[in-house]
Amino acid sequence: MEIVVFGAGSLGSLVGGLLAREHDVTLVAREAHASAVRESGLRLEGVADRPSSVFPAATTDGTGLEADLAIVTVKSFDTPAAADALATGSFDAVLSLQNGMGNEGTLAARLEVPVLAGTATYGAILQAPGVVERTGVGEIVLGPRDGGSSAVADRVGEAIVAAGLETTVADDMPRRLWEKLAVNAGINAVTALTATENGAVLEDPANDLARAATRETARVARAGPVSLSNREALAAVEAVAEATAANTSSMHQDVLAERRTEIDAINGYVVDRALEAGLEVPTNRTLTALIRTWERGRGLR
Ligand SMILES: NC(=O)C1=CN([C@@H]2O[C@H](COP(=O)(O)OP(=O)(O)OC[C@H]3O[C@@H](n4cnc5c(N)ncnc54)[C@H](OP(=O)(O)O)[C@@H]3O)[C@@H](O)[C@H]2O)C=CC1
Ligand SMILES: CC(C)(CO)C(=O)C(=O)O
Repeated sequence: MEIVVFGAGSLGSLVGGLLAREHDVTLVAREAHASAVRESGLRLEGVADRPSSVFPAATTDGTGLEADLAIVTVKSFDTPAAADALATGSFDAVLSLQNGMGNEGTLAARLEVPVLAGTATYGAILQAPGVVERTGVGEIVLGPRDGGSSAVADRVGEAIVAAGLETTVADDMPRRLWEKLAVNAGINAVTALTATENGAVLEDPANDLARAATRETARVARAGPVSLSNREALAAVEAVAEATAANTSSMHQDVLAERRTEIDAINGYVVDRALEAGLEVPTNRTLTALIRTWERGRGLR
């Protein structure tokens, strides 16, 4: 397959590097990273069987590209611009592997090809231009964004499996996206605001806060068509916090690097949907307000 990875930072470079075992991969990346990849290839650290790959690395704004598949790995606030750029190209399918909610809808509103929803539980950090480190082995789950099955999802799943990545093609992506949202709503802002690693949410007082944000998220999910019990959402947060106890969450990393966060697509999304459903979500509202205040104070929004 010809695959474009749009937004090759940490996750996109890792996934692109792994997919290049089997497919023709083009990275759409910022100039410093793209030129390092063009000159010396992409070095994958923490991946013993695939230390480096050399790619075409587009440094344009990603317009006018053609491929079988485009994988979107920009931060959620960059999704509208990514969708506009992808709309000028030609693809058979587009797959989002981003965190947060609303990305697939934004892509589908601007693109005429099937948009697949996806989640990735890999850990990745772009250490330097041309060098990405895998910090956690995970899996990709993907499927039609409204649930059910499709030949396109099966084809994309097979292509990713062929490159050796653990992949599940799922027929319940709406529920899986809400479960991942509950995990991010419970862990990310709490760890970013308290400068702790993910394992901190397993113990009080952070545990109380994380559980409250998670329960609120599950309640909002249930106000829509998704069946996600409090118990299931809490179990998912606990399992991820245990498995990634030593990890710095992506929002904590953003705060450390003084970068804009994905709060709007995580806790902020829960607040917006709760408002529509007439529900109170005080913990998510507070976490959202605190992170947005931090961003505003640094001129990031
Ligand atoms: N890193 C991880 O381990 C995981 C990340 N995720 C999710 O994946 C998504 C990406 O995360 P992550 O990889 O960490 O983020 P990064 O910021 O490292 O990567 C995104 C990259 O896309 C670049 N970009 C944005 N717009 C364009 C454009 N128009 N043209 C070229 N490049 C562009 C950004 O550049 P710039 O910064 O200069 O704008 C950045 O380098 C997020 O939703 C995250 O939550 C999910 C699971 C694991
Ligand atoms: C699963 C988790 C919490 C892992 O750190 C994550 O997705 C993130 O940090 O954004």
